[in-house]
Amino acid sequence: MAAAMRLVNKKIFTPGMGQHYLAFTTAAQVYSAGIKASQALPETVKIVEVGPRDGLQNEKVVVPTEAKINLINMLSESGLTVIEATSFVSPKWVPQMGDQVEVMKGIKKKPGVSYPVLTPNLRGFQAAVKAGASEVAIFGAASELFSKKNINCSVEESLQRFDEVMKAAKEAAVPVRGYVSCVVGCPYEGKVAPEKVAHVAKRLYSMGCYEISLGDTIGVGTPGSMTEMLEAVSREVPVSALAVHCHDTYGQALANILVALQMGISVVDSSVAGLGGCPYAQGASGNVATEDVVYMLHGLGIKTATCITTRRDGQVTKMSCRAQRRT
Ligand SMILES: CC(C)(COP(=O)([O-])OP(=O)([O-])OC[C@H]1O[C@@H](n2cnc3c(N)ncnc32)[C@H](O)[C@@H]1OP(=O)([O-])[O-])[C@@H](O)C(=O)NCCC(=O)NCCSC(=O)C[C@@](C)(O)CC(=O)[O-]
Repeated sequence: MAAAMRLVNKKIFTPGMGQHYLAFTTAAQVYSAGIKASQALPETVKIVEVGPRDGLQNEKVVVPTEAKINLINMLSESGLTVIEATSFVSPKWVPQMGDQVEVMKGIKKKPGVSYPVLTPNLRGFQAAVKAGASEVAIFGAASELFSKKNINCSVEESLQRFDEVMKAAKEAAVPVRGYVSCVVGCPYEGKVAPEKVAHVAKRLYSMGCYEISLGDTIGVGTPGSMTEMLEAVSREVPVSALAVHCHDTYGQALANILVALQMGISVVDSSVAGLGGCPYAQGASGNVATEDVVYMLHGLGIKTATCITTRRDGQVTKMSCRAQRRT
């Protein structure tokens, strides 16, 4: 049925239109299933724009550095407060991100805007700091095979590498965000158990990551599987430290985000124009489009741009938007 619907959508709508149609249909179904908009919605949501990194990393043609810099500068002017700029990964693995130093040095850093970068290991962290990064993200997975394909090590080995990054980051007072990929499904292993996601999320949080972004890397989640996964993770990590990162392969991203908001999550990753994909997750489509997320949030009366300073263990960790529950 779902496959047939997608075929019909492909024929009738442009891909973007088809996805939005499905997403809004699903969101409506969530409402009619009895989850009301007034239930525990955050008052403010922080958007983490991942377009310049996740959005571009899968592009087949290498995007000129100048175009990346212009994109980031324009995003800065749009009112976004967190823009993931690039990644300090091996250029052999992701050639598109090979100009990370030039990008970091070329962008106009707007006061109040944070420009985190991905760092897979200590080498990446050191290079990122040298290039002027003041916030980084480490990225693990809940699936063994994905971990191996993406960063060439097991989940456990990756956590050991991240531990080194965390120690260096603590010394340099650099806040670290943690990603968990494949939180509902893996391109190599299929369905992923919520307990595995909760385990990796808990480890990253215990290491000192101020926020854990839960990635539906290949966009196979539905409001049902997202709820199950988020329930498991929120037993181990405070909801206030969770973010969702939804790819939109089956047009479910907005509905999945809505479910996350209703569970109290107030940080959403998205990518301008729905750009994106992971070179090591075949079939993954783009992230949910930032403009669509903003449209939905504002439609729900949720603010998107007000940021405050947050602390962990007495240390300022970063500028971010913390949700206040409606009473
Ligand atoms: C992690 C490694 C480096 C391991 O790769 P490896 O081959 O196991 O590492 P190695 O230590 O054996 O090094 C191999 C070569 O890479 C170099 N190297 C080693 N480290 C670095 C570095 N930091 N920066 C630059 N170069 C580096 C190193 O010096 C060496 O160079 P050579 O001697 O062959 O010339 C590699 O697997 C890699 O770069 N993977 C990155 C993959 C990637 O970027 N994937 C996309 C991001 S994740 C994602 O999109 C998911 C997410 C976050 O969006 C959430 C979601 O949707 O789920």
